[in-house]
Amino acid sequence: MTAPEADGLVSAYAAPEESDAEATLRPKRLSEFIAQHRVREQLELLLHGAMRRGSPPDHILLSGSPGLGKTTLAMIVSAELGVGLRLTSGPAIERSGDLAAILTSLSHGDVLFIDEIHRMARPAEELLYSAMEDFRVDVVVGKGPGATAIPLDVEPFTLVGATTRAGLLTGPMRDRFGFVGHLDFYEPAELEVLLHRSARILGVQVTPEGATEIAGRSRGTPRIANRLLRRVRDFAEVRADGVVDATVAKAALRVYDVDDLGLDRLDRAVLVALVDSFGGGPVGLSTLAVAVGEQPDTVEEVCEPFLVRAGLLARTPRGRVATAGAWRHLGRKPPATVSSGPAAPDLFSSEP
Ligand SMILES: Nc1ncnc2c1ncn2[C@@H]1O[C@H](COP(=O)(O)OP(=O)(O)OP(=O)(O)O)[C@@H](O)[C@H]1O
Repeated sequence: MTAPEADGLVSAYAAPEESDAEATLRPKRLSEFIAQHRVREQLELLLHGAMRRGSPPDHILLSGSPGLGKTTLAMIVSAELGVGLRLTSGPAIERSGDLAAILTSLSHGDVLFIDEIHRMARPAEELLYSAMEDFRVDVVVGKGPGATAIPLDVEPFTLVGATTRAGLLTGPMRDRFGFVGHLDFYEPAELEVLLHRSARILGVQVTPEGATEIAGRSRGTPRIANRLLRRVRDFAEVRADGVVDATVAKAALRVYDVDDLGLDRLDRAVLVALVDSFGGGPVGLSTLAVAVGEQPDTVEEVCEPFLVRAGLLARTPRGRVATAGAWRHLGRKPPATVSSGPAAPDLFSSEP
């Protein structure tokens, strides 16, 4: 998925230049896909059932935050079924004709992956309904009273739709998926397993303590864990003996400005501004954004989701407020007016 401002090391969005690095680390089969046991088991049943019957499985909708493995799962679905895969995204399909061209070029059983499916234009979405249901599309030729609809057949296929915002999907669209899977944030222990797997592929030696150090700062997100591993590997090779242990991981992540909770410079700047300049809030988003020299969109879409999930910032009707956890994370004593908040943030539970 593309980011509003994809840059930081701990951004869950993919940077364009890291697609090769990501491809190297992508699991190819369901058995290699780490964690997400419920979705994995359900998918396994769906795929094996379809294979036994010799027909394509129902359409699959995958929801979850960026970087949790939706694209990877779509690729795995096509690999497990042994069929072709076409990749596109909602925003890339500007006209329904673009989608008709893709649909009519699919071979029998192919998987069509549409990322950010909630961002597809309405006419294209309507065309997709009949393709999903009846394997048929009506392509309208001409305009006004002379316009004619030409029906075209589409080979039976499986649509895998991915969305970070399941709530934005229209009812008719959601109803056409026979399987809906939600990907949760990963536990640190699961990310440690993932990091050891990635380290093996990259040929870098990582100690258990080194993996723990990186996993704890990865915001529950495989994409971030793999990215931090690549940066820590650089440090280990240039400034140490190549082995990623806890000391090396800590020193590397200090250089890259990623703190114990996985906050980067901008996240901390937001908290520092809230606490030091605005007495902990409430303060409006635009004022906060000006205080840290960023666009409101960047603060809202890049920083805040994690700060909220980490229990450090609250969005209230009167504005943004620093929680007691935020004061403590910055090493300050929370004022008595701030409720004490959760003892430790629960970073890894995510509800759709
Ligand atoms: N369960 C997993 N096991 C191993 N690696 C994983 C897992 N989930 C994700 N990854 C790795 O994390 C990276 C990001 O995954 P992926 O591109 O599938 O995320 P996504 O949910 O599609 O993100 P976006 O919403 O931004 O498109 C990939 O390199 C992938 O290999």
